[in-house]
Parts: sequence; C-alpha cells; structure tokens
Amino acid sequence: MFTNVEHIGIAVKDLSVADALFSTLLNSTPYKHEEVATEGVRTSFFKINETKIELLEATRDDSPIARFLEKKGEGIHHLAFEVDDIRAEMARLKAEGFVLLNEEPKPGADQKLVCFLHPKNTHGVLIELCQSIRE
Ligand SMILES: C[C@@H](C(=O)O)C(=O)SCCNC(=O)CCNC(=O)[C@H](O)C(C)(C)COP(=O)(O)OP(=O)(O)OC[C@H]1O[C@@H](n2cnc3c(N)ncnc32)[C@H](O)[C@@H]1OP(=O)(O)O
Ligand SMILES: [Co+2]
Repeated sequence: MFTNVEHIGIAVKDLSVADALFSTLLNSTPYKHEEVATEGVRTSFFKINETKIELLEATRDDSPIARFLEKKGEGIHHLAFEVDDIRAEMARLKAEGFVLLNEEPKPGADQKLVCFLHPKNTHGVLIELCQSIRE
C-alpha cells in the first residue's frame, strides 16, 4: 500500500549553496545531512510538517545525480512514495509492467529501503519507493 509522499528529491550542483537558499526559502534549517556512498550522493533533508525535501549533490562523476546535472541541469530529480511493504509493491508494479531499476530493495538515506522505477515508463518522472527500516 502507498501511504504517503515521502520526499521530493532535487538535484543541485553545490549542497552548501542550495542549503543556504532553501533555509531562507523555507525559513528552516536542514534536520540532517547524510552521504549515501552506494548512490554517489550527499543529501540534505528539510521537513515541512510531514513533507520532506531531499537536496542531492553528486559525490562521483558517474553517479545518477552527476549524469542528471549534465543532461538536464539542476531541478526536481525524483518523487518518493512511502510504502508499507516494499517487496509487495515491487512485485505488484513489476507484474503491471513497470521497470524496476533495482530488483532487490537497497539502503537509501534516512533509514529507508528503496527501489526506483525507470522514468521512461512513468511519464518521465523517476519514482522512488521507500519503506522505513524497522529495528
Ligand atoms: C539517497 C536516496 C534516498 O532518497 O534515499 C536517493 O534518492 S538516491 C537518488 C540517486 N539515485 C538514483 O537516481 C538511482 C536510480 N536512477 C538510475 O538508475 C538512473 O539515474 C536512471 C534513471 C536509470 C537514468 O540513468 P541514465 O541517465 O544513465 O540513463 P539513460 O541515459 O539511459 O537515461 C534514460 C533516460 O532517462 C532520463 N532521465 C535520467 N534521469 C532522470 C530523472 N531523474 N527523471 C526523469 N528522467 C530522467 C534521461 O534523460 C534519458 O532520457 P532520454 O532517453 O530522453 O535522453
Ligand atoms: Co530520494
């Protein structure tokens, strides 16, 4: 089951510059910074009630964010939904013909297991599924 929009991911060239801008815009400060080495990103998270904004800076030239910045420039990179059972949603969506970019849930930022769907099959929007990692 889809339960929430978990976050909106925004690709930025320089995280500290974007942090300053979003801090002013939202009149708030990031509640965390986290590097996810496996995705080649350094992230910063803002929270407005239950809505999160994830700013993403590339840490490697061959990372998804670096490639996106090269092709499209800065901007909205993905839309992440919270799901209660990521494996069940992955199986359901695969059976519906969506293309999973990872066949097994993988660790994301902020204590999540994540899976991405190819934007070619979702009207050009990269979709991320997230499930909280329970202790
Ligand atoms: C930390 C974590 C978290 O929240 O927990 C994160 O969010 S990590 C966020 C970073 N990690 C990820 O994004 C992982 C999943 N992403 C990927 O595997 C990749 O970025 C792909 C989505 C497959 C795209 O890779 P790449 O650009 O190398 O492939 P490609 O050249 O074949 O591109 C296929 C087409 O998709 C387009 N394309 C690429 N990235 C896109 C995006 N974010 N949104 C919409 N379209 C996108 C390209 O412009 C191209 O369009 P044309 O064919 O028209 O030119
Ligand atoms: Co994300």
